[in-house]
Amino acid sequence: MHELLLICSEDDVEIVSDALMEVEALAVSVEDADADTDAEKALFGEPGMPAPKSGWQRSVVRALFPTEAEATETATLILAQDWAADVHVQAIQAVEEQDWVRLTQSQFKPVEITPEFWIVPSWHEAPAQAKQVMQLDPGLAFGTGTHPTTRMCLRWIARNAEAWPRVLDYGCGSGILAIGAALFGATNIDAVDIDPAAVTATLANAEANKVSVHAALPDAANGEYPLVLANILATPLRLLAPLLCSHLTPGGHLVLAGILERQADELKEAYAPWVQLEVSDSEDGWILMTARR
Ligand SMILES: C[S@@+](CC[C@H](N)C(=O)[O-])C[C@H]1O[C@@H](n2cnc3c(N)ncnc32)[C@H](O)[C@@H]1O
Repeated sequence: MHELLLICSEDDVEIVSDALMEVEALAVSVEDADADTDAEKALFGEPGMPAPKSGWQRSVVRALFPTEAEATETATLILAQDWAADVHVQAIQAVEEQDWVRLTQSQFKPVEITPEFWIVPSWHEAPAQAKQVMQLDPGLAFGTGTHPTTRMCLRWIARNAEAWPRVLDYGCGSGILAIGAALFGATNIDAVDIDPAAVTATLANAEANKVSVHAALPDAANGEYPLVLANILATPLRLLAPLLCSHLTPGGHLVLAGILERQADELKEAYAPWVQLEVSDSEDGWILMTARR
C-alpha cells in the first residue's frame, strides 16, 4: 500500500477529498497540516455535532492506494485540475500492512439509493424496507454506492426503470450502474473501463447479483444505445463527448456524473454539438447532467 499526502487550503479540502474518492482511493482522511506547530489553530465544534468546517487553514489530505503507481497517477491527475492551483504534493510513501479487509468492512454499511432500493455489502443483512437490493462489496474498483455521483446515477436508473434493450456503462468501475440497470429490467448491457481490474470486478459483481453484463475494455462499446451512462470526472467527460454521443441512438438518453456544480457550463458547451445537457440532480456539490439526443 502507498499513501499520497496532499497539502491544500481550507477552501480546497472538500473538492480534493471528493476527487480522491472518485479516483478509487481506498481511504481518504484529513489532518491539520500545522498540528503541533506554533501555527496550529484548533477547530472546535459543539459536542456531538460535526466540526464547523471540513478542514483546517492548511490541511493534509491523506489518500491510500494499492500501488505506488496509482498514488503517483492520482497526484498527476489532481494537479492537472483547474481548481488545483494551491494543491501541493507533500509525499508519496509506503505504509505498513494492516488488516485492511476488516478496516474496510467496518467502513461500509448498506446505502440507501431510494427508500426501496439499497446497496448492501455481503456481510450485512438487507434493511427490512428494501424491495430491490444490489449486493456489492468494495473491491479494487470504484463504485460502492457511497459516493454522491454514483448514488445520483442509480437514482436516475431507479426513477427511469425501463426494460432498456441496450445500455452502455462507460467507466464502469465496480459495474454498479450496469448492474443497477439490469436489476431494473435492462438487457444487453455493455460495461467498459480502461482499468482491467474494473472489468474483472464488474464480471464478479454481476455474477453475485445473478445478472448478465458484458464487461470489457472500452473498444467493446459498439453501435448505438438508447441509454449511455458515464460517471467519470469532468475533464475526461469533455474529451469523451464525441465518442459518447456517437453511441447514442436518436432519442437516446445520456446520463453523466462526476461533475461539480461549477463545471456545468463547460460540460454543456462540450456536448452542445450533439445534445443539450441539463442539470437534473445534485448532491453535495456534485451534479447529474442528462440529455436526449
Ligand atoms: C468515478 S469511477 C465510476 C465507477 C462507477 N461507474 C460508478 O458510477 O460508481 C470512474 C471509472 O471510469 C474509469 N475511466 C476513467 N477514464 C476512462 C476512460 N477514458 N475510458 C473508460 N473508462 C475510464 C475509471 O477507471 C473508473 O473505474
